[in-house]
Amino acid sequence: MLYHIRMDVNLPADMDPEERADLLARERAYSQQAQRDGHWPHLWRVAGEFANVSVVDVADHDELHALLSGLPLFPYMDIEVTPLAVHPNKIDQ
Ligand SMILES: O=C(O)C[C@H]1C=CC(=O)O1
Repeated sequence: MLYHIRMDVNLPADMDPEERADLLARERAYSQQAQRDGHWPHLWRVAGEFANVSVVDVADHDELHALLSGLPLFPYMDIEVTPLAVHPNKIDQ
């Protein structure tokens, strides 16, 4: 199943710089592994914002929740999920 996801990151301004760097490094490793595994086919930065729009490919809602809640930045993000269905007018399905 495909889901369109928007993630807005809200790190505290006063977060310890080492903690911030460690968090971002763990986030990078986690998301890159999910990309290698084929579960995160699109990851785009929203221009001018600490936010991304993504398409993830997982079996079901439970796997989606596991993927998202495992993100090291999960406690610091607002996440909006839109389930995607096939558009009937798309020519290359
Ligand atoms: O930087 C972000 O948008 C947050 C996060 C989501 C995936 C990733 O690698 O980082």
